[in-house]
Amino acid sequence: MKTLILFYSTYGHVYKLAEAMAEGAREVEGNDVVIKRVPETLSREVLDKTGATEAQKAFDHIPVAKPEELAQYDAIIIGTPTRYGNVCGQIQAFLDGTGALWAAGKLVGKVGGCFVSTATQHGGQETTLRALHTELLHLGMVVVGLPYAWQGQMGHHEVTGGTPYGASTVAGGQGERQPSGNELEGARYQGRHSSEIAKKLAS
Ligand SMILES: Cc1cc2nc3c(=O)[nH]c(=O)nc-3n(C[C@H](O)[C@H](O)[C@H](O)COP(=O)(O)O)c2cc1C
Repeated sequence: MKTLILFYSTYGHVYKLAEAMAEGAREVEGNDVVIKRVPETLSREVLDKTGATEAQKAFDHIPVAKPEELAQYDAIIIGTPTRYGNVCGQIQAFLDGTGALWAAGKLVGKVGGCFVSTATQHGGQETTLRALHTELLHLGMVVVGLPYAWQGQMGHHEVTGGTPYGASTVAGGQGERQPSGNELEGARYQGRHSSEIAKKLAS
């Protein structure tokens, strides 16, 4: 069985969650876990001006996915930074390329899920995740989130991401905050949990 962790990241926060998600997925015996990113759509000029060119060097070794390859996986977990409370354009452009897969029902019955980064605590984590769930459902996927069985989302003694809809991190207004231990643990839990369910569905 195979799990794909697919992400877009400008400054590395979503990438860090993606690596933790993959770590959790690898804990499932017999799971072949692949991390890929979606193509960048911003111009080099914009990337240079915003500091993204430098930041993206940390994960430019990760291969870029093509929409048609999604059919190979049993579980697909997608990471996006929030853009105005919604899915980023890079992930949306990639998903806009899945029409042929949709038409042929190629993703029907596969496990789907998502995770997110926002700058601010209430900047749209849940709206972004729920928006992405809608797309996964249109593709016929079985949506799996981050259940409260992962107790790390129950506490309020520290600023933390982690929602029942998917793992998350709060990056800070200038991207100065990195994913915390708790947030990474949530991502690992989701990666493992989603892959366990995919394994059961595949058997
Ligand atoms: C055009 C744009 C819109 C954004 N909209 C939001 C937003 O609605 N809420 C929020 O908290 N952060 C917002 N952000 C901040 C990003 O979500 C933040 O930079 C990202 O989560 C960092 O993840 P990354 O390091 O993986 O790129 C926005 C950033 C950009 C560039």
